[in-house]
Formats: sequence, structure tokens, C-alpha cells
Amino acid sequence: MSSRSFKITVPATSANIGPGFDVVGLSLSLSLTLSVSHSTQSNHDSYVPPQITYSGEGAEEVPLDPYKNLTTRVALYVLRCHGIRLFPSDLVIHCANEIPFGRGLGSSGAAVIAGVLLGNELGQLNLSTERLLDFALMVERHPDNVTAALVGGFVGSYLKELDQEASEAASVPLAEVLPEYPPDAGEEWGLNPPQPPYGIGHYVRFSWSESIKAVAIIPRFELSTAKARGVLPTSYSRKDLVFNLQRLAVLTTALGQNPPDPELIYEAMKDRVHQPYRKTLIPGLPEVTSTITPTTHPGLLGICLSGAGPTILALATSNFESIAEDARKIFSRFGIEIDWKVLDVAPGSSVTRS
Ligand SMILES: Nc1ncnc2c1ncn2[C@@H]1O[C@H](COP(=O)(O)OP(=O)(O)OP(=O)(O)O)[C@@H](O)[C@H]1O
Ligand SMILES: N[C@@H](CCO)C(=O)O
Repeated sequence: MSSRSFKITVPATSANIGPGFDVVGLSLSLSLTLSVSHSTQSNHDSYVPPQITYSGEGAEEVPLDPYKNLTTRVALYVLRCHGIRLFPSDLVIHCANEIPFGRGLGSSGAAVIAGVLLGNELGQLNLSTERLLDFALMVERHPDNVTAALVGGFVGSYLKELDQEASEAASVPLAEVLPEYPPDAGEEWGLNPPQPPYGIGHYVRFSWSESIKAVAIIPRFELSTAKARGVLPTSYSRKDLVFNLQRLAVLTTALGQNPPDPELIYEAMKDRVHQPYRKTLIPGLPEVTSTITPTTHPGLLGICLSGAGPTILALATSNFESIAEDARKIFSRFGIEIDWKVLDVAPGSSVTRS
């Protein structure tokens, strides 16, 4: 029996980097890897349903049913949008995951990008990077994590304003984009999934100084992005918006300069749009970000919440251990245990065929 196999690798990401809420993302050197094989024969009488196995982060909680698992549901959505209703026969997927769930390191963004790439590869669809991003943005509606996970590096993105028809298509409830259950035997399944409008997301990659590493200080509890978005206000003062815009404009260039300037970057990584509201969900957050500074910890450039949290991201050129261990001491006063890792900026997603 003939078969195909390939491997998909998607990096972790940190979104926001302080003032860039829903705008900037950084790919990091932890990854989600899918090792995939399937039969190339399409004899429906001997159809063997998909089998998923998992190892690493999230292995105990992730659903292995392909109609419930986020990655395979996204893949099936991409396939159905191209007239392919079933996974290929004998599909076997092993996921090896280094990205902790619900910690602000882009685990869901990575799962969505892995799903889009899986659908593209299984259907041999040859979708462009821009089109892959359209599909990802139908599922994860803020572009910062998914764009950085797909293309890699330090990336800024925006969503295009869509005309009325396109914005209706893009605002279809996720349950319709990604139904959870397979059709009953013999039943046709929703023949018209909502197609993503073209060109939803646009991005640019900024320079990144190679001397900068990311210290991820990871509290041992999960915080779902939905909950962390739920505490944010729906409107902001002009003063707070200008505060963030001024800093973001400086930050996107400052992190590419050599040598990076800690005085410029520390202030440019402050935020008034999401962090002040999320401190209620992350005890110790303001204490860590205000106590660890370039003066107390030479080598530190800036410190912020990673994505929706609870991970703290410290950008630094040296002194990584003392930054992380001092953050540990502060968090422990609030009864929170942490793990920490020193990460590099990673390349974007890749697909390797064997
Ligand atoms: N590899 C994966 N496979 C399947 N589902 C996953 C995978 N990774 C994450 N998920 C799903 O995404 C959820 C976490 O998403 P959530 O958006 O809350 O956090 P996050 O993406 O880790 O953080 P952030 O968006 O702040 O960076 C998990 O609880 C799980 O349901
Ligand atoms: N920009 C998003 C990233 C989390 O996925 C947020 O902070 O809610």
C-alpha cells in the first residue's frame, strides 16, 4: 500500500511585548511537531479513521478524537473549504509538544497553524502564506500569535477592514467554522463551510538584535486567553492609547538596534492597555515587572506579560539566571511556583516531506 509522510514544526510565540496588544508577536524556540503519515489510496470501503497520539506538554488534557482536537478540526475545515470531506485513510499523527498550554506562549496559535499546514499538506492544496494566514484568522481572530508562528521572527500585523459581506463571513461563530462532531454514517456534512475572505491579515517583520534572548518565567498555573480578555475594558482614554502608541513605535525599531539600549527599551515595553487589568488574574505581576529593572539586573532590557499571561517575558542580553531566580522569589511571596527557560527567536513554521 502506498503512503506519504511528512513533518510539521511550529514555534511557540509571545504576543504583545508590552504595548503591542493584538499587534506584535515574537516566535520562540519551543515547538509543536507533528509527524504525519497516511495512505494515498482512496478506497472508501477500507477507510481507516485517523489516529492521534501525543507526547510532552498538554498530553494529559488534549483530546485525541480528531473531531475534537483543535489541530485536526482546523485541518478538516481547510480540507472541507476545498471540497474534501474526509481525512485520508490510515492517517496517523504523532504530536510532540514543548509549548505549555494556557501560559501565554501561543499554544493555541501553534495548534491552529499546525492545523492549517496539515490541511494544506493532506489536500496538496499549495496555499500561499497569505491564504494560510486567512484560514488561521478565521479561527484565532487576533493576528499576533498566528502570524509570528507562521512566518517567524519579530512581526507586526493588522487585520484589514472588510466590506460587509466579507466581515459577515469572517464573523461566523467558531462552532460553524469548526464543528466538533463528524456526520452520522452516510450523511453529507455541511457542504458549504464559511470560506475565509481573501487578504484578512497583513504583516511586516521587524529587525531583531541577535544579542537579545527571551527569558520565559512560567508560573505553574494555566490562564485561558478567553478569561484574560474578559477582564479588559471595551474603551480606553486617549492618554492611555497615546502612551502605548508612543512606546510601540519606538520598540519595533529599538529591539533591532546593536547594541540594544536598555534605557530606551525598558520604558518602551510598558503598557496601559492590558497588563494593568490582568494583574487581578496574576498575583505578583506588577511587583515582578517593577522590581526587576536594568539598574537592579544589568543585562535586562525590558519585562512584560507574555501574551495573555501568566508567563512573564524578560528580554535580556545577559544575567538570565539572576533575572529568573529573582522573579521566582517575588512570585513565591504570592504562593506561585514557576519554571523558567532561556529562549531564542525561532524560525517560522516548516513542513518537511520524507
Ligand atoms: N497542541 C495543541 N493541540 C490541541 N489543542 C491545543 C494545543 N495547544 C493548545 N491547545 C488548546 O488551546 C488551549 C490554550 O489556549 P489559550 O489561547 O487559552 O492559551 P495559549 O495559546 O497557550 O496562550 P496565549 O494565547 O496567551 O499565548 C488549550 O487549553 C487547548 O485547548
Ligand atoms: N494579544 C492577545 C494574545 C493572547 O493570545 C492577548 O493579549 O489577549
